[in-house]
Amino acid sequence: MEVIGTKRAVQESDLDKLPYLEAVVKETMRLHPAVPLLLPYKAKNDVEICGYTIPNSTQLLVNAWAIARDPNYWNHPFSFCPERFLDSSLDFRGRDFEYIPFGAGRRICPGLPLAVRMVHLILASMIHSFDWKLPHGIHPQDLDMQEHWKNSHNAGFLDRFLINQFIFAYPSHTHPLVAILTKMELYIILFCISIFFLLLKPLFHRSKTLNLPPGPIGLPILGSIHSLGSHPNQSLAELAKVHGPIMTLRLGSITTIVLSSPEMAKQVLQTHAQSFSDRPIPDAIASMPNLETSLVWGPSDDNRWRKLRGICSTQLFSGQKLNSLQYLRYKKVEQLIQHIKKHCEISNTQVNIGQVVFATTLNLIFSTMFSIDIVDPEFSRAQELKDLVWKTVESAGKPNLSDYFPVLKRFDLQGVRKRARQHYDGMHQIFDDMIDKRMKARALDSTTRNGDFLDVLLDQWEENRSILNREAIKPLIQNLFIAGSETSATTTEWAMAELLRNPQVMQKAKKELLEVIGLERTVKESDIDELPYLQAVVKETLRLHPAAPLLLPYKARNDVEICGYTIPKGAHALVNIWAMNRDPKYWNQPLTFAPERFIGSKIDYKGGSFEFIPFGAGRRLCLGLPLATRMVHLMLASMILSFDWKLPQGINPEDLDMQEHFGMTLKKAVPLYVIPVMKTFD
Ligand code: HEM
Repeated sequence: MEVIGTKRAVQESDLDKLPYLEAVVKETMRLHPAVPLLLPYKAKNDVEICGYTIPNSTQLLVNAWAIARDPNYWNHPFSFCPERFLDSSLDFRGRDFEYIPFGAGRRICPGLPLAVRMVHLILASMIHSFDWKLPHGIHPQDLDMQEHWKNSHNAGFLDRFLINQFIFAYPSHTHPLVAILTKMELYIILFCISIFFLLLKPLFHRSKTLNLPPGPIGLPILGSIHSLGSHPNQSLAELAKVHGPIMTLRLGSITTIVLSSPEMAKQVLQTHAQSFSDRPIPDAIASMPNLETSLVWGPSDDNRWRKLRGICSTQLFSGQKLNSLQYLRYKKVEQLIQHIKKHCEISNTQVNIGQVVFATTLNLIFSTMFSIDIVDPEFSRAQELKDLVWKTVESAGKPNLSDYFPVLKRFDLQGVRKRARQHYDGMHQIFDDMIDKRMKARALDSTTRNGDFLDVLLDQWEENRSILNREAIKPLIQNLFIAGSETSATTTEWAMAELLRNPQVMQKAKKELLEVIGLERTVKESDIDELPYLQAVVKETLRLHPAAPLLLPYKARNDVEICGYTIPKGAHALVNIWAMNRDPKYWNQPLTFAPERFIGSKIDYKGGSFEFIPFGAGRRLCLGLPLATRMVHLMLASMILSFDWKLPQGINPEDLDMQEHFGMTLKKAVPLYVIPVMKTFD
């Protein structure tokens, strides 16, 4: 505070005037060297050291960690005492061998000057900008200072920094970046980012001159990435309380506008829909073959994209088409119920709802697509397809440096694009097989059709070869699998969790189902219209647990004026529907699960009421909405009607863990395990 004050941000030129901060960093690197054994060396020839012979090719490890805690060289070595570095000439530049956190000699870390600057700058900015406190109930002396050993290096200062900054969607114990990158690579990434940041400075300068919506200042280089935390939907909602319903965040080198009210959402999705109808393409998606024909990511001004979207809404997701294929979905839901019944036979066996429901949605989409039984022994690649869909969903949900710093894209530093490409190729191979088989069958008998989605697409291909061909059909099918499976499964799992947490709601839903359907027959999609309470349960689930809490990102096609602010061309826009759905301005007791609020209300999820848009709105409204709502209602109604459900022993409804996991969809962090009980008949 004495050196910088409160009026401006920390600058690199301040660092020389902050000797205590420098001592803090030095002391941190002494006790917690990022690379505790340095990087291994290998002897080039036999070497004599202290009378011993180290043979050629021996691996040598230098335990910098042990040296830095050795009482022969350090007073009170386990105390964190920055003062020891004040007025001391001891430095980490490789001259003082009792302190070599960056190594020494020929292989000393080449990024040392940059790393030191960055660590100082970031630490100073964080201390300067905020007061920090520990979570409730944790005292400073209780702070867990255990180290975590990974990939031959400890998770040290920089590592933890990177974990917290970039990998906001994963708990540290499953940290994907750590699993992929060595510490040295992390340094190199930071180095690259900084170089590119310098190259990009002129671009930032332009955004400064624009009249952007307000927002947090952010850290040098990283911007506000650190503010996102592990639950960006929640963190952005908190930030919106400070900065307002339209705010700017710099995420790496990307200017991001976050909209957090129905009025602002309308501006982007309706008023300026023309400017906001494209999406930025995440790097994990960029390796998808024939990306330009993708329904989800393709450019909306492309004639082919428009025609494809038209074909899908009128021919695939029309009421008539969906009705004609509903018998296939009944078969799949019946399989789900039979599967759960097997659990009932072994009393008190728990069912992982998310897992069985994910498998069922894939089955439902699969049979709607190919009218083939995914568990058909002939379709031996079912498990392979499930795995590929799952891996793609997972990898698309992982934060990727390249998305924050597009200049890094070409390097694919985390290997995300390469891995994603393998998944896409695997899926396309399966779809190729399906298309080949179907084309052979059609060649043998040109009149008979299965009437499924694949037939519709092949018919379109025959009729209009300029719009659709084999290469465009594959990404389309793949889009539908990826966009439809996890979203629908997650929604059904949340709905079950809410029903179990609110037994009175479960009772009401069950009562309605018994009255309308009874126990003599199974649920049909045509019953849904007669089940207003069940519909309200699904709506309330989508309100509190929207599968896509920030919708899918949009990208400004040109400079756009919104409420007197200028959103620059290329800026990304996120609509935080999670925040809107929990805003007391629009919802009474917003955190309470109360389906009753939708009974007799005109609010619907079809994109007309901007306070409730779990499927988006406007030009890019979810294409699969008609299928999604049929699937979710059908699975949920069938599960409620066929079984009584109870929580595992010792878990009370109100204790059910409802924490979220932010990834490609907003999942339950702790999977829902429940015990199905066969209904008893009086
Ligand atoms: C409960 C289930 C579902 C939810 C909550 C959901 C939600 C969404 C959301 C929020 C969007 C983005 C809208 C926007 O950015 O404005 C979207 C897009 C999309 N969804 Fe869904 N979805 C679900 C199920 C499905 C299903 C079953 C399919 C197809 C089988 C599907 C296909 C698509 C496609 C193709 C898009 C991209 C539309 C475009 O960019 O033009 N979705 N969905």
